[in-house]
This record gives sequence, C-alpha cells and structure tokens, in this order.
Amino acid sequence: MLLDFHLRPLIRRLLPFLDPYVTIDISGKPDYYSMDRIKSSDAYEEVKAYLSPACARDALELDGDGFVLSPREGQEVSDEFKGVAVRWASVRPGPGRESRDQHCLCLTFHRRHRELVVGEYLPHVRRLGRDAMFGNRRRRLYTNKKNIDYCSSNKVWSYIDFEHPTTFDTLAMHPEKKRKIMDDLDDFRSSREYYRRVGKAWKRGYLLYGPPGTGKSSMIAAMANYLNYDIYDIELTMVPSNNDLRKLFIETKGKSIIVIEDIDCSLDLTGHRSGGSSADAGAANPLAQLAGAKRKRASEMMLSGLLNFIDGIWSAHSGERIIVFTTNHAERLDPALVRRGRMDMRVEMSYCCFEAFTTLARNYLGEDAHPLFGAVEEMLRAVEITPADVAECLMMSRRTERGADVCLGRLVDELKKRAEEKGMKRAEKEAAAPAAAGADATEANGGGADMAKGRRMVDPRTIPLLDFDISATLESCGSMACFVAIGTDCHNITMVARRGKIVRGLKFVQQMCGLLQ
Ligand SMILES: Nc1ncnc2c1ncn2[C@@H]1O[C@H](COP(=O)(O)OP(=O)(O)OP(=O)(O)O)[C@@H](O)[C@H]1O
Ligand SMILES: [Mg+2]
Repeated sequence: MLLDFHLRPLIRRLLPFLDPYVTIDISGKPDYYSMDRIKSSDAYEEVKAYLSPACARDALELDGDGFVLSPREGQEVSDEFKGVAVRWASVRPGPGRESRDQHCLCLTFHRRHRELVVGEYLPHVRRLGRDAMFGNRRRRLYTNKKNIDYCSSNKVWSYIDFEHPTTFDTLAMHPEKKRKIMDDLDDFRSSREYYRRVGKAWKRGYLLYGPPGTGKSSMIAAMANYLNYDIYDIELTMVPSNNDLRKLFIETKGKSIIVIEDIDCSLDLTGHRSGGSSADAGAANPLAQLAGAKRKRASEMMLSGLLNFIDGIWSAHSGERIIVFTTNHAERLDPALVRRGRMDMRVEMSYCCFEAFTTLARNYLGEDAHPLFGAVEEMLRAVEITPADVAECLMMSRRTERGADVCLGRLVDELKKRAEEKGMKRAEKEAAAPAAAGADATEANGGGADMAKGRRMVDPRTIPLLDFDISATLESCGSMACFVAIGTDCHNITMVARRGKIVRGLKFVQQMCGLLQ
C-alpha cells in the first residue's frame, strides 16, 4: 500500500518520456454559459468542419446547418501536414472535465512535431474549417432576445434563416449611387491587410437615412446578399444595460452586418440638446420630470455603450463587420454617433427618381421602355413619391392582360393626384399669407432681381403636365411691373405678370418658368 502510494507519482512523471506522443484536446462548446467565460470557443466547430470531408465516408451524425459531418464518438481520422502524420479522435471527456455531454476532439502527434503542429497545422485547420463553415452555412438573421439568459446554451441571440430576395439588381436607386456603395463594400471586403497595416479595426459604418419606404431596410438586405454576410438586428429598446449590449456584441461573429434600425426612435439622442424644453415640461409635472430624467440617463448610458462598440476598444472584436444605422431623421442624431470613423458612409435614400423607376419597371413589369415612360419621367421631377409607393402601383394589376399599360397608367394617375395635392397645398399657403405675398409682389416691381431669389416662383416642373387656363387670373394682375409668379395649384396660377403687359397662354408660362428654373 505504502509502495503504491510512492510509486504512482513516479510512474506518472515517467510516462511522458515513455510515450512520445502528445495529445491536444479541443473541446466543444459548453452547454452552459459560464460567467467567467464570456466568449465560447469556435475552435471545435472549425476543426469539425475541417474534418467533415474526411468523415463523409462513414460518419453517422449530421450536425448543425448545412451538412457538416462530424466524427462519431470513438472514430479516428488520420491527416497529414507537410509530411507529418497526425490523428484526430472524437471522445467524450471523462468525469470531472467540463460537461459530461460535451464532445471533445483530440489531436495526437509525435512530440518532435509540436512546433509545426501548434504553430502551423492548427491555424491551417482552423482557417480551412472557417472557410468551409462560411461556404456551407445558411445565412442567418439574428435578433437579440428580450431576456438575456446567461445559463442557456442559446445565449443572447435567436435567429431564423435569412432569405430576403432583395439584391443590388432589384434595388431601385440611382445607378451611380448604387455603384459607389457596391465599390465601397468591395473595397472593405478585400482590405483585411490594409486595416491591419493602418491599425484600424476591420469594420465600416453606414448611415442610411431618408423618408419611410425609400428602401433603407431593402438596402441592408441587398448588402447582406452581396457580401454573403449574416445580419444581427439589434432591438436597442430591449437591451437594459451597457453590460448586456457588450455581451450582444461579443456574441456576434465576423462577416456580418450589425443593424440598428430607426436609431433615433431607439434612443433619446436629442435629449441633451433640448434640455430647455424638457425642463419646462418637467416644471409643470414633477413625475414627468423624473421619468424624463431617468429616460435621458438611460439613453445617454446606452449611447456611450454604443459609441464604445462602434469605435472603442471592443470594436475590433472578430473583425470584418459592417454596422448600419437607419433613420428617418438624420438631423436628430447626436453628432458623436455619426462622425467619420463611426459612420464612414452616409447614404441618403431618397424619393424615386426616373433611374430608380426604370429598375422597378424592369422588376415588376419586365419593361425597359414604354410610351408612358416619358410622362412618368416628367412627373417624377416634380412629385415626391417613394419607391415603395411606385412599387405598389406597379404591382396592382400585374395579372391583367395589358399589365404594363394598366400599371403605368395607374402610376401616372397617382403622380397627377400628388401634383394636384402639392399645388393645392401651396395655394392654401399663399392664401394664408396674402399680406406677405403682396409685399413681395411690390418689392418685385423694382426689377427681375427678386425673381432670382425664387421666393414665390411657380414650380416649373409641375407645369408642363397640367392642363389649366390661366388667362383670367393673369388679367386680374396685369398691372404688375415685372415677371412675378406667386403660388400655383394645379389648375390655377395665382399671379403671373410681366412689365406693363398681361401675360397669356400656357406656352409663355412654360417658357418663363424654364427661365426661372
Ligand atoms: N429602393 C427600393 N428599391 C426596391 N424596392 C423598394 C425600394 N424602396 C422601397 N421598396 C419597396 O418598398 C418596401 C418597403 O421598403 P423598405 O422597408 O426598404 O423601406 P424603408 O426605407 O426601410 O422604410 P422605413 O423607414 O419605414 O423602415 C420594400 O419591401 C420594397 O418592396
Ligand atoms: Mg426600414
């Protein structure tokens, strides 16, 4: 008994000299989320993906997304690297080693190859494994969970397969602008070495701003499809603290787009700039003041966390990431959030131009040309309509026999309607301020210089399309001394005159408006 007690440690110490082989264990992810181990290792998954082709012949287990075949428990796979033979085996760790359910891949090789295996072979395996995983995977759309459960293997994100059909081909926007964004993405994707050399985290920020329905979310989908990246869509209002935000970021992978939509709605980013008004409101209601102050503090905290992740010490985590913010109100955002370096590219998603319309017409109607294109082009210069609304017009009668005619006719009607509304609104505005208009008109008697200011000009872009009679209104203001156009609606130019002469006729108005443009 005493002999056994003294012999055992000796034998254990001698054993490595007798066995020239070394074993490295690469364990699978723990099935719990340990508090001191905030990032679970990816090595196991990468090695598994690397070994997958070798296992393909006789593996019984299909694992995860795509088809990553992993070695069965006890199965051994031989490999060779630079003339050195190594052996992989899948085992289940014994009692006392992490979780019992956790698998482990053991790499065995001769001791004299330790340097080569650790320094070159393992990084090579991980790199190829990563590439295989990237190629095999189904892309995912992640969203943060409401309650972050640190004891669950599902951790902080839930996901679905990402299958959005929008691509840059189907995205309607001006081709030059589109090209610029695609070039920027290409540059980013291929600049790993460049970012390393200049000492910058390999990430890029995009701010997409514009009215609702102009394609900001569609643009994100197009970017993800173009780059073959996953999307992490963060719902900031569900993130209670900066600590949780950090955990979310840590659990994102590279080759991904991190999206925060409607950032101005998620955070009270203007709070500290509008201190005066909130204080006034608070004075009237102390409870509201308290709630407001609390909200403001939380927002400021979250903003600081956000800034930290976009550009701070955590921003380099896992590399090759794009961060996209969207907003309908770019002017409301805190300048710190959108400064260069954080948001590297600002993209205005604007109302539908003719070039964008042609993309939609091709997508929805399969038409590259049509007699109504001219009218649409003309009206799009004058009327604001979102690509979403244009798409809606082009979709409606898709199944009718003469689909393109009907759909384009509908679009023209919609544009006319909007032009009318726009004109009526302007006329109402003019009617509401007759005194000001009169003053302007009197000023304008002095000469043509005031016209150049364009304060009350007819919008020339609305005119060629409208069918209206202006002669009556023109006669009533015939004594005006110079060209003045004060307000217009679609049927009636309120006042158009020239020096000492009554102006008549649509053609003249068109010419004049052309001059004023
Ligand atoms: N530029 C575009 N090209 C192609 N389709 C578009 C474009 N803009 C909008 N659409 C169509 O309109 C729908 C809504 O667009 P999207 O959700 O991308 O707009 P958004 O700018 O994100 O709006 P919001 O500000 O309300 O979030 C899309 O599903 C798409 O069908
Ligand atoms: Mg959107």
